[in-house]
Amino acid sequence: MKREDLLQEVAVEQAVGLMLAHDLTQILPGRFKGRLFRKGHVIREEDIPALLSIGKEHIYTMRLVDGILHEDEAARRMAEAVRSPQVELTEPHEGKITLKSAIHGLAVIDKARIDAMNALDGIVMSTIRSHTPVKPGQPLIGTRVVPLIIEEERVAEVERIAASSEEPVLQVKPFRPLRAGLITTGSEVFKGRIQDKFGPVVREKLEAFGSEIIEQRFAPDDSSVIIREIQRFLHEDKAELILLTGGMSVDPDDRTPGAIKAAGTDIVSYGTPMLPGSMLLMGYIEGVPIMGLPGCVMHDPFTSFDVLLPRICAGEIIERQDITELGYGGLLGC
Ligand SMILES: Nc1nc2c(c(=O)[nH]1)N[C@H]1C(S)=C(S)[C@@H](COP(=O)(O)OP(=O)(O)OC[C@H]3O[C@@H](n4cnc5c(N)ncnc54)[C@H](O)[C@@H]3O)O[C@H]1N2
Ligand code: MOO
Repeated sequence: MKREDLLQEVAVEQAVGLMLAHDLTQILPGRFKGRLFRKGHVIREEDIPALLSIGKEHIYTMRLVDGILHEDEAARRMAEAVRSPQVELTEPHEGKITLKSAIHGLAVIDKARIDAMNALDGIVMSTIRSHTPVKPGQPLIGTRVVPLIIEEERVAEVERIAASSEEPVLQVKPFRPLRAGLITTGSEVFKGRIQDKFGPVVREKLEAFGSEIIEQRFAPDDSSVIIREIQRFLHEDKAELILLTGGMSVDPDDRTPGAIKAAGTDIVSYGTPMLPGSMLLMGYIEGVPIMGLPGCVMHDPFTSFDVLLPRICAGEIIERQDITELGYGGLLGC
């Protein structure tokens, strides 16, 4: 069935009493961009000047047949195909449906399946980046088809791609409240030569995801003290996340990475290919995530810590591959 058979072009002056086949958009630069007429609107005599003013001398009326979908229906099926329970759908608007988060959490989107969908002609599946922290109401995906009507088979292919794995294409993982122990190393802080500036920054970053610092303890640049404090947080306080600050680079007094390793940590990576945040250490000790935070976390607003922390709070296990992938696009400053 050809497009011309399904869509009938009618001059607006002859269209009174006929139904619009799609939303009609008006753009007044700097003032308005939006829907002037809704799909399904029955044209009235008084609409004709408005239609002409947005450049519409003809409109489409439509006859739908089996095997062909209107853009609104196509968008609805595509949105349903990728959604999960933590996601809300808007109504179609100019043929587009937006999927929004229903919760505060981490948006996780399967790039491989999104790429496969967008490789199909006429399919638009536009997403935010995976592993972004999101708030309720925040848009995650906008979807539509490019033509006004489309073969149902194309949309069915999107549905098949979505169903090719059990994991949803789009999910929002809620943040779990973690009880974190913070060990601030550095003899200059321990001995009171300077005031600690790390604690408040780390505390604020954790609280943004609903977690808390149960206690901040101070240690000099002495491995045995640092190891002892790690063990105390692990076994006495049952901390669910252990963070260490300072002493992460190359000076002889930088004892933190060695102490984290000697405490029995399985190191995922010492170093991340991201700037700032290149000297960060990620590991697990008896299954508890443990991180060494370099000095830049104290003063740079966005480092590798800000990428990894929300993932940990959302319950993800960080693997070597996750660290490797931080390099491409990871030069943010420094
Ligand atoms: N030759 C190299 N130099 C540096 C490298 C490197 O690879 N080779 N890496 C750089 C990067 S990246 C970072 S980040 C920094 C800092 O690393 P550290 O984690 O070892 O930081 P520190 O040496 O312990 O301290 C740096 C600076 O910050 C002050 N500080 C530390 N903790 C606190 C605190 N709790 N409150 C206030 N101020 C604090 C400390 O006194 C120092 O002045 O290394 C680069 N250099
Ligand atoms: O670790 Mo530094 O942490 O890249 O500025």
